[in-house]
Amino acid sequence: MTIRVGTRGSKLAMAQTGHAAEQIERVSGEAVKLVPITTTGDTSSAPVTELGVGVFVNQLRQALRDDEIDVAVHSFKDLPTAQPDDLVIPAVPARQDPRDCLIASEGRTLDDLPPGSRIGTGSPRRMSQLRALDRGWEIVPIRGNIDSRSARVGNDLDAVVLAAAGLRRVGRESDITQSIDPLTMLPAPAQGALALECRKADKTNSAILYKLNDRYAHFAATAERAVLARLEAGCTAPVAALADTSEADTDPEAVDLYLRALVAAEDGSRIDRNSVTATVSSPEEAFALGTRLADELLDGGVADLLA
Ligand SMILES: NCc1[nH]cc(CCC(=O)O)c1CC(=O)O
Repeated sequence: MTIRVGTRGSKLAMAQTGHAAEQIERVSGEAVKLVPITTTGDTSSAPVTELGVGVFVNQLRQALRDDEIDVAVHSFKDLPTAQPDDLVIPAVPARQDPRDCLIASEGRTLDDLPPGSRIGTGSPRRMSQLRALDRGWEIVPIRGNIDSRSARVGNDLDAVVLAAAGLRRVGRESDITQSIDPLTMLPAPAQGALALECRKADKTNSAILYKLNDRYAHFAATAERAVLARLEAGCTAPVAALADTSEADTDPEAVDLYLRALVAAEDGSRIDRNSVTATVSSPEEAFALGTRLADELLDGGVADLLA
């Protein structure tokens, strides 16, 4: 049996899928083959907010359904919150650094950037948190792959904000001039986590993938994405969530979660924040925690910000 692992053609996707494929090979003892799949998200240069939710995902999922591949490797933060009935995610492997980071010219950090600095990002979540700092920066909408974004630093931009995990996966970690504290910029739900997906009916590969599941990453990403699901917001919404995890001393199977979330006005004029802690022993409990936090945010009136 050869396990066919589908990947988008971008450098980031190839890098993270290659790494996941090695792990699948290790735990399964089977041969693994990478199958490149081109998605609309890769071939179009339109903003993600126009292309719509799930653009990077649908073609990979179709390839699973058409039996062209056995496993799809996704950046978990790019997945819509509704899981299709015919597909499962048996594994969320150990998470990379979930933080956003800055790549700035001359090694600068956010503190060093004067008013008028041009900072590039395509994410409404990042834009609104940058604007909320009220430092007089010009926030410039950008798209494209990691290399083309970071190449603009020192040219038409003073800095860009990107996910640390993506930079590390493509080997550009050394470009980072600041890992931004989540107090300053809270990351996207499930940022830095991968989701390994297969057909639900495929019990063999489900069992293989499950060996790569990391309980901490799984519970954290589940809680964070539950916030998004409850708010009925997509991956481009100005919603951020991050769960810190630690082993619970009561029960070796349980995980202590400290879950923070925020919803921002796109112009940065308002950010509603909330947090909650709990000990959870199952994905269902992690999901319930995220739902509860979202409900508290809704009680505080965040629906105005999501309209
Ligand atoms: N939206 C694109 C995307 N999807 C996943 C990552 C980075 C890797 C990750 O968060 O797992 C990125 C790039 C970025 O946000 O900088």
